[in-house]
Parts: sequence; C-alpha cells; structure tokens
Amino acid sequence: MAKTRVHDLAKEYGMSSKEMLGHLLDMKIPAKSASSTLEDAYVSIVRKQLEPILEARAAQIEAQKKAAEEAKAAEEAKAAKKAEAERIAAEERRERERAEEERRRAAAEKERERVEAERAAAEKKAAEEAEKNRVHDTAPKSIPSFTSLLDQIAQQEVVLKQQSEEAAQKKAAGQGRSRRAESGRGSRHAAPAQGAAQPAAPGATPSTDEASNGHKHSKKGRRGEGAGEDRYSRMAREAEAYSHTHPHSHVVEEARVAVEEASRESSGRRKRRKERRQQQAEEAAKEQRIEEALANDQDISQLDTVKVPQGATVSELAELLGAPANDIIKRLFLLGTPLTLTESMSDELIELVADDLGRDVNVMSKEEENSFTFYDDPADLVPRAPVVTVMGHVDHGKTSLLDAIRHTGVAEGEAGGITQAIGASQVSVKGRRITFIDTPGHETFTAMRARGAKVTDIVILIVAADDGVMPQTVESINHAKAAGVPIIVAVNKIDKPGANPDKVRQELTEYGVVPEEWGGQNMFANISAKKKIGIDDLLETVLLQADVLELKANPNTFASGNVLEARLDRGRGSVATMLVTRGTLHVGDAVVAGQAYGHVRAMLDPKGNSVTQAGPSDAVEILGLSSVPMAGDEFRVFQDDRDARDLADQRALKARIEEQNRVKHVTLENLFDTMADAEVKELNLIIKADVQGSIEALQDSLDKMDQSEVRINTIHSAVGAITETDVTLADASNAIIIGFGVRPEAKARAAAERDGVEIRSYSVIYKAIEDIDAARIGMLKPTEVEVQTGVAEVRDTFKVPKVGIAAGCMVSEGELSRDDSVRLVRDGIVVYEGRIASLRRFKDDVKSVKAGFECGIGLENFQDVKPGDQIEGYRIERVARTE
Ligand SMILES: Nc1nc2c(ncn2[C@@H]2O[C@H](COP(=O)(O)OP(=O)(O)OP(=O)(O)O)[C@@H](O)[C@H]2O)c(=O)[nH]1
Repeated sequence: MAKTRVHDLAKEYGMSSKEMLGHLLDMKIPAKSASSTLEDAYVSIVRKQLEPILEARAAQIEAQKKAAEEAKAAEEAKAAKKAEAERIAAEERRERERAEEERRRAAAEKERERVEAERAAAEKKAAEEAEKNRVHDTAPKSIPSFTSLLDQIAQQEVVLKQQSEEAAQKKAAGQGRSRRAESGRGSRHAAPAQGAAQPAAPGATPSTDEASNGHKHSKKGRRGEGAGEDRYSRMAREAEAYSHTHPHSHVVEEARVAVEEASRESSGRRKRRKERRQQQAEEAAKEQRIEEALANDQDISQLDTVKVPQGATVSELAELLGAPANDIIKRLFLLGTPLTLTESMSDELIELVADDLGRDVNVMSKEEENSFTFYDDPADLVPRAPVVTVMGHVDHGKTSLLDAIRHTGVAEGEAGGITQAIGASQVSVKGRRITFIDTPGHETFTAMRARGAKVTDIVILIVAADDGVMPQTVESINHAKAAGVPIIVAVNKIDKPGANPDKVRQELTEYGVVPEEWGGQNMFANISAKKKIGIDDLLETVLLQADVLELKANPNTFASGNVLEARLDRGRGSVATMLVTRGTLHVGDAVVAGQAYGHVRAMLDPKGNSVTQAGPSDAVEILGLSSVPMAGDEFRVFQDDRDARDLADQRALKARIEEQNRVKHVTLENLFDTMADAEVKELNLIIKADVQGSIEALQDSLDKMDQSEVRINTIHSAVGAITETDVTLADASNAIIIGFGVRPEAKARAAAERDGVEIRSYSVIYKAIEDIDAARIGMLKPTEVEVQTGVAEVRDTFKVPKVGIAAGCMVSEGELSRDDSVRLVRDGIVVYEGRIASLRRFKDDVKSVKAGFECGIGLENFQDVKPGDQIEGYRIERVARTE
C-alpha cells in the first residue's frame, strides 16, 4: 500500500511538520516524527479534517496577497505622480531660463542697433562737419575727430562684448560638466551648441558672433547652431540639472534598485543553472545506481538510504547524515541517552535519531559494510559450477553423504562424529563440476549453517527415512528459504528396515517442501549414503537444478568471494578457505579479506593439491594472509598492493576503535532494563577460539539461555590466542575470558594473574556451555575449578626407548607434577591435551619439578613435540556448591 510521509503532507498543506504532527495528535493518528509514514486511510482522514483549516488558510493567503498588490499599486501611482510633478517643474524651469536668455539677447541686439545707429549718426555728422570745414577752409577745434569717434564706437563694442560674455559664462557654468560627460563630443564641438540654444539671429553678423564667442569657433561649429541644441547635450544637461536639483530622487534610487535586481536575478539564474546541472548529475548517478542494482538483483528501494556502520559514533553519524553533531547530541539528550561525540551508538539509537531528522538509514553489520558490489557486462558471463550445501538434522547422514560423494573416509576420522568447521569439496559428474560446502551438523552450529546457505546456490536437505522431519530439518528449510536457495531433498537411509520415504515426502509438504511429482517445486532423491545407493541420481538432480538456475559468472576479472573458514595453523600461519564467486584468483594476488591482508603465497584445492589459480565456484585454501579473517568475510583482489593494504589497515583501525568504544556502549534496552530492574546482574564474557565456528556455536547456545536474572554479554570474540589486550579489556569491563581450543600467551597469563582476571579454557564446547550455565544459575559457583600447577618450555626433543619422543624442558613457572593433567601449546593453540607419561630428571623418574629446573617429559600417546612448545600442567579441584 502506498504511504505518505508526514513532512510531505505538511509541505503539501503549507505547514511545518511540527504543526502537522500536532494535527495528527489531535486526530489520534499515530506518527512519531516528520519522516513517519502514514497509511492511505489515515491520509484521507487528514485531508478531510484539514479541509476547513485549509480553506481558511487559503482565504487568508489570498487576502494577504491582494493587500500586498494594492499597496504596491498605490506606491507605484504615488511614485508616478511625483515623477510627473518633478518633470513639469523641470520643464517650467527650463522655459524660464530660455525666456531669460531670450530677453538678454534681445536687449543686447537692441543695444547693438542703438550703437550702430549712433555710429551711423556720428559718421553722418562727421561727414557733414568735414564738408563744412572744407567749404570754410578751417578746421573747427571743438568737433570730435573721426579717430575719436572710432574709439568711442570701439569702447561701446567692448561693453557689448562684455555683456555678451557674461551671459555666456553664466550659462557655461551650468553646462561645462555635462559637455565633458558627453561621450565622443569634445567641448570644442559642444561649445557652439550653447549659442544654438537660443533662436539663431538671422541677421547676426559673423563679426558680432565671433566677438561673443571669443573668435574660437570653426565654420562647422557655427553650422551646428542652425540645427538647434545637440540632442545628447540637452539630455546630459537636463539629467545633470535634474540630479542637482533632486539629489535623492526616487528615479535614481529606482534605477539603482533595478540594476541590483537585475544583477541579483542573473546570479540567481546562475545559481539555478548550477542547481539544475547538479540535479541532472545526481539523477544520472541515481539512474546508474538503479541499473547496477537491477543487474545485481538488489533492492532498489534502498538506494536513498544512508548506510551507517553498526556502532557508529555520534560524530560519524553526523558526518554520514550531513547533520550538525550538536543537533544529534541534543536529540540524544532528549531521548534520555546523553552521549559524547566519540561514543558509539546502538542500532536503535541510530535509527531513532535518523528518523527524527527525517532520514532513512540502514545500520549495516560488519559483513554488510565490508561487502563489495561489482557489475559485469552480461556478455562477459560464462556458466559456472553450482555450489551446494548439505543440511539436515543431526545424524541424518550429512557426513556419510559427503563421504559417499567424495569416496573418502571423512566420517570415520571426525572427532566425536561432529563436523566442527566449514570445509569444501569438489566432485566431477559427467564432466561437470559441483562444489560442496561441508556444513557442521549439530544444533549449536545453526549460525554457521545459515552462512553456508548464503553462499550456496542449492541446498541438499538430508532427511533420514527412518526418523523423518526433525527440528533441525525445519531449521534448515527456514534457512534455505530465507536465503532464497532451492532445496533438493535427499531421503537417506532407505536401506534401513522400516524406512518410509513417502512418509518423509508427506511430512515435508507441511513446511512448503513439495515434490515435483506431487506438483510442487522440489526435486527429491532416495538414497543410502552408507550403501552408496542413489548417489549418482542425486548428483544428476543437482545438475538439473543448476541448469534451471542458469548460474553464470565472469571469470576474466580480479577475484572476489567469501571466506568459508579460517584458522591459525601452527606451521603455516593464517589459513583461509575461500570460495571464489567472481573472477579468477591467482597465486601472488594482493587480497583483502575483512581486516586481513596479504599476497596469496600458496593455494590448495579441496583435495590438497597445490594450484596456481581458482575460478568462479572454486573453493581453495589460501596461505599468506597477515591475520585470520572471519568466516563469512568477503574477500577481493586488488590490482594495487597499496590499495589492499590501506583498506585492511582502515578496517583494522576501525575495529580497534569500535572495540574501545564497546566497553562504554550504551543501548536503550540496557538503559530501560537497568531502570526497570536495578537488581539485574551481568556476566561479561570475552570468547577466544581456534575457529570461528566454535565462537558462533558458543554464542548461539548462550543466546538461548535464560537471561532474566543474569544477562550474558559477549563483549568481544575473535579467533586466535588469548592476548594481553584481551586481559586488559576483561579487566576494564569485569569480564571472564573463555578460551576454546586456545591458550593465553605468557604475557596474557601474567597480566591476568596481576589483574585478577579469570581465564577459563575448554576443548569441548558443551563443557563451556555447561559451566557458563552453572555460573548463570549460581552466579559463578562452579563445582570444578582448574588450578594451574606449572609451565615447562620445550628446549629440545630426544628419543627414549619404550616412551618414544620425549621433550627436554625447562620449568619456567610453578611446579609440574607427574600426576598433573597437561596440555601442549604451540603458538597459542592447544595441540594436545592429556597426561604425562614420564617425568624425569637425569634419567630418574621424579614426582615433581620446580621452576628453574630442567627435566624430560614424555606425553601419553603424543610424539609430535617441537622445540618452542609449552607444556602446561593443571589440576581440577572440586569445590562444593553452597546452595
Ligand atoms: N543404515 C544407514 N545408516 C546411515 C546411512 N547414512 C548414515 N548412516 C549412519 O548414521 C549415522 C550418522 O551419520 P553421519 O553421516 O555422521 O551424520 P551427520 O548428519 O553427518 O551427523 P553430524 O555430523 O553429527 O551432524 C552414522 O552412524 C552413519 O553410519 C545410511 O544411508 N544408511
């Protein structure tokens, strides 16, 4: 059903998420935060209820909009009116100036005419006088001479010129700047234009005009006068005058605002363009992600989800979500879980905070986090062998079936008849290969079996015909179904009297496993693993199922796949069984698997043959890794050695930080429980084992224990010897260290003694479970306690008649007694557990040897002693239970 998020709905209604959440609360509709989703039914209720509110809001918004528009229009009208008034005033002023100029010019003309008339009159009078003098032959002394008259005229002309120049200067004072501002027009060209501002005097003589303009103007300039004032000059003058008279004019202001707006718009456009480009790039990237996800059969609905590693710190989460760390701290505080930046968060907290922020997160386990995604062109894919896992109830015949398939005697060699680690084998049927992953069969190995189903293509469910469907049969079905792996049923032990294969078929239908012949999906084969009946038929069925699945992979690329099992081998170091799922793995390749890194030094196929390469669906054991990866870790080859090393280093660093944080790890659950039940006791454990399978088996059993009174916390678990770091961690967190098939290093033992940390070692898983259970009931009131007696270091070995190989030792700690139980430890791994066959000092049998003395030790039924080994002595002391 389609769902709508609260914040989307809020946005649609133009309200904040908070407001919407308030409405939802009023309507009693459950919604936690802005990102909570609402069912369609709720959404329609919300729409109905919010209708009146919406209408009122819409009306309000409309009214506001209208008022704003009206105010804007009024403002505009006012501005226009003001501008018009100013324009009219400017026009009037210009008109006045023009009239004044006209008047001045008319006066000057009148004056010139008067002077001209006077001059003419004077000339006439002078001429008459001269005629008179000539007639009377005497020169009258009182009559002005012609020269003086000319001088008089000249003086009058100077006055006229001065008047004219004054007028011109007055005008020029207002025009000078605008002329200079006039682009492409020099002042020499603009100057004649000022004369042209007045109506040109048709009768004006060149001399008069030149006199008024200082005789500087060219003919061209004078021609311009006739065409009226230059347009640009006038505009400039007007603008200048306007800006002077109206220094804060709204027009100027409006222009400035308009320019700003325009530039803002252009930067806004740029921003929008950039955003659009970004959006397009994001969409393209998303499309590609979707294509790749589809090609890899992934869930595309998860693409917008932020991936957060399990145990992320507050600052890491902030960075991943792109949210301020303070914001997250605040939210955590409100949730009642105050954490600092460097403290890690539980899965629930991460999800709660992210939900609060309206984000989708996927809290990834280490396995998921370390997984790689590859994309192959379909053209590069070629058919590959099926990978098969045999599952079923204990003793229904898994080992016998694998044995029958391999024609080897594995079942007889197995300690206690229980397969304890994932191995792999490969068989060839009709020229086609099938890879088998050998999963363990006891109930405690459920976790590992689940992983077996994950890496496999087909599950063979083995059901004993005499026993029928049992609890682990059902579990196996569930695991296979959860992993989406098809099930082929092998009905075993059909050789037994009373075997009823059809009854098995009938029972299985209840669990959705229906034979093809009955119209179902599952292929069935009746077999006898012991008598090797029907095995070929079963294998052919497997090939048939593989054909249906059309299994393919690209072999021509760098290799990747999964670690099936890994352990620390005393001679060879880290040994890992890898299943190649893609590409081809070569000797010499740089590999990263979990935190382990290294070059493939050597490769062995399931038969123990040395090989140089392994392709898709091949399982190989590889040597050369720096440390022991975890079963289930993904591995991949890097072309550049440095990349491989960097990735492994990063992961190791991250793991260390997480481990440090784990001690102060807080979960909501813890918090609530502690508050609810202050009496709750906790048993903290650190589990170290020789193989990952043992850890998972132990953990699985622990999880099933009743933890209502005592909570069992595994604060750390890993493959390898018990180290000083483990003891430090145990000390800091008040934990007990459980060693399964491993022993503490000398430094670790010393630290444990110093700090009072308890280390308990086991070789049988059930014993460990039993002890922990006992501890849980009585909060560690064990009936048996192991007491360490002494430790001897093997310096040399020698042959002793009847005893075999004996060890020349130096007792380094305590006192070793003849009756002590012992274990032989090599590189932190328990190689042997048993008793002392002989204890001697210089050929004499002795009862005990103290620290600092040499001795010869022979072990019961064990000859493989090597220099450097440690022999640890211990006694089991019984302690009476007090309850
Ligand atoms: N009669 C008969 N006995 C069988 C057959 N297959 C296995 N068995 C016996 O059943 C017992 C259990 O067989 P396993 O192969 O060890 O069974 P498993 O499921 O591997 O057991 P775990 O490893 O303990 O989970 C052994 O004693 C086998 O000899 C069969 O086809 N017929």
